[in-house]
Amino acid sequence: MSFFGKLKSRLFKSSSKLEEGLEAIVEEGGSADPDTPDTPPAEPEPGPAPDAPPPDDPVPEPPEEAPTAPDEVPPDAPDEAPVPEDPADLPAPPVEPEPDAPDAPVPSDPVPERPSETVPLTPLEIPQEDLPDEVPPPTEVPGDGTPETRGGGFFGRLFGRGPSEAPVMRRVLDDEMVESLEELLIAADMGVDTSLRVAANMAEGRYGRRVSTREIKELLAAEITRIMEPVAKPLPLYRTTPQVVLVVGVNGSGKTTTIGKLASQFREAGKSVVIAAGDTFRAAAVEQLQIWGDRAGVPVLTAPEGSDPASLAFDAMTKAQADGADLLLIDTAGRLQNRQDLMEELAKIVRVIRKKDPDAPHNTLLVLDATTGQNALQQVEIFRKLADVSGLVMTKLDGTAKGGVLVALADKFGLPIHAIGVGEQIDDLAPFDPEEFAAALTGLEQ
Ligand SMILES: Nc1nc2c(ncn2[C@@H]2O[C@H](COP(=O)(O)OP(=O)(O)OP(=O)(O)O)[C@@H](O)[C@H]2O)c(=O)[nH]1
Repeated sequence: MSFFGKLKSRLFKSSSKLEEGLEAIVEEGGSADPDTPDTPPAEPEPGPAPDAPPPDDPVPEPPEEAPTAPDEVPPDAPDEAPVPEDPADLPAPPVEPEPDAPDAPVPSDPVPERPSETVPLTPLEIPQEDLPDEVPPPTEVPGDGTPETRGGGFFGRLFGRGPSEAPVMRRVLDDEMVESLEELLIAADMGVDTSLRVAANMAEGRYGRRVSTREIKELLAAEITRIMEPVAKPLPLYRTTPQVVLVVGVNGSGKTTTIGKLASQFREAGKSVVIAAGDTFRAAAVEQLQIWGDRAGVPVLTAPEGSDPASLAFDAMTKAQADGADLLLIDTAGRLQNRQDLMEELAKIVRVIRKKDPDAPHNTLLVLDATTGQNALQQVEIFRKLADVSGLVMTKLDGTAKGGVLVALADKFGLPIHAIGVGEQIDDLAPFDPEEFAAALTGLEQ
């Protein structure tokens, strides 16, 4: 299955929540419009629509109390890290030049400045064989005369074929509808500020128009893509070796699993990797890393339980340099219970590895668990104080209705999102693609 297919099916809870909400909003105040095809939304006009409110019409006030997202508790994740399938079966990630540096020299060139290249983790493609040969017939109008709200059928729309004969539901885009959109987006964990801005942008230049569910979904997807595009950046790879990647995040956010996936994928891309199991307080975390390391053929440096993680990091740095490794991935503890201790521990790791390379760590990845919803925003704030966070990895986007938090994170912090995790298997970590994410989140087909 293509990564988009997987993303879409795994983001089911988030997308179905938004999709159903958008449909309900249009149906609530709309009516069937048999004569008008369900066309893609027109570009906003320069001025307001003829019967739109005057330009100084204020954007509707936000709801007094933001509706809170349902308190969803994710199913207990298994304790053991998943064991990847035979790594030989995995697609090798291509090495691409950094988009900003089109003239970056090829790896054999003299050592230039960094960053020089990025490694997208797994290629994201929609193979044609994933698509059916035949277009399913349009859904029939139910016997009670209720108009069908979707045009063209699932794959009809996917292939851009004409709309179905079924009348399309449309609703006049007015203040009330914008307010409903705001509430829906807030409930989808996009955060109050972002939700208000997104809803206002969706409505801009379209007040007074009759819009369909599909148009609204496309407008939302376009807004989400616009917010996410600047932060979608694969992990940069530098020519300096070993490139030291410090991985931080609260306990259980998915650090160990992410390090395992990254190590395997980098190995597949032909990079040599060393892992340091820096969470010396959790024997289970060390064991998990060892399982991933064994499978990926990557050495995992460990230290006795309770020993100093900084000294382990120093040893790992020494080994990585001696081995000529390309990457050193350092796992860290995530105990936020005592922030001062954690801050000192992270600072000491950094101090010690800088004795070996004053520029290390070259990346500090913050791993966030999507199921924590708005809590992820606080975690970014805290970890930015504890460590010099350079980028994010969002795990567990599968099985949560809180995927919208990624939009809030991008909007609020603008930190690069290097990858997303949508499962426990090795290929369930992929570079972040804003368009695919927006389509999956809003329930649009690609
Ligand atoms: N469904 C799902 N589960 C994931 C994903 N990433 C990690 N997990 C699971 O989340 C649980 C915690 O992951 P870990 O990698 O151990 O998290 P950690 O941050 O290292 O946790 P500590 O070792 O306690 O610090 C494990 O059961 C993983 O299999 C993901 O993208 N999707």
